[in-house]
Amino acid sequence: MNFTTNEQLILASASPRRKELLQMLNIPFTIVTSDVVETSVTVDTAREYVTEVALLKARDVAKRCQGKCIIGADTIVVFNNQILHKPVSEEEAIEHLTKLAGNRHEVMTAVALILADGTEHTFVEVTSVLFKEISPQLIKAYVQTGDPFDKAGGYGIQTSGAVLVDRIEGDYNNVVGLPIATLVQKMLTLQLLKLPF
Ligand SMILES: Cc1cn([C@H]2C[C@H](O)[C@@H](COP(=O)(O)OP(=O)(O)OP(=O)(O)O)O2)c(=O)[nH]c1=O
Repeated sequence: MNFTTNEQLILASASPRRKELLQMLNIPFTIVTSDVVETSVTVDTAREYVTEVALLKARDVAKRCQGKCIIGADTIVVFNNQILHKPVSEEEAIEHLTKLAGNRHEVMTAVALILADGTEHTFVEVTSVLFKEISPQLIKAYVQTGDPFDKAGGYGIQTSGAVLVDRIEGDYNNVVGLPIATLVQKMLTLQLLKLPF
C-alpha cells in the first residue's frame, strides 16, 4: 500500500515490536522514547488505566516534539479484572502464567495519537486469548528462557510463548503491541494517512 502522510510521525515507544509493526505501513517515522513511570497511574478500570498510560507516553514525547504527530501505546493483560503487568521476578512470571493456564484473558492495547495541532485521540483494542492447560514444568521451562520479563502478562505470543496459546479472538498484532488495522482506520479518518486514489 502506498500511504502518504501530511504530518511528521513519531512513535513514542522503545518496543522493537511496535517499531516493526509500524514499519509494515511503509511510511516514514522516527522514534522518540518516553520516560513515563506507569505505576504512577491510578484509575478505576483497566480500560481507563491503559488509555491513561498511552496518553502519558504520547504527551511526554509531544512536549519535546511540538508540531509533529505522536503515536503512543500501552499493552496490558487483564485476567479476572486484574491487570497482570510485566513480571519483575521468576516467581511473579510463574504466578502470572499459572493464573492464565487453561483460562481466557484479555489483551488490551490503548493507542494515543497527538496531532500536530495538539488534539488528542485515543482508542482501545481488545483481543481475547485462551491459554492451553500448561504443566508447572512447561511454565518453569518457559520462564527460564527469560522471554516473559519485558512482556505484559509474562508471555510473548510471537516468541516461544506461542506454545502456551490455544486460540485467540481478535487482532493478533494487538497482542504483540500495536493494532495496526484499527490504527490505519483511525489515521485515515483523521486524514493523517492518505490513499493514493
Ligand atoms: C501479551 C504480549 C505482550 N507483549 C509486549 C507488548 C509490549 O511491548 C509489552 C507491554 O509493555 P508496554 O509498557 O505496553 O510497552 P513497552 O514497555 O514494551 O514499550 P514502550 O512503553 O516504550 O512503548 O508487552 C508482547 O510482545 N507479546 C505478547 O504476547
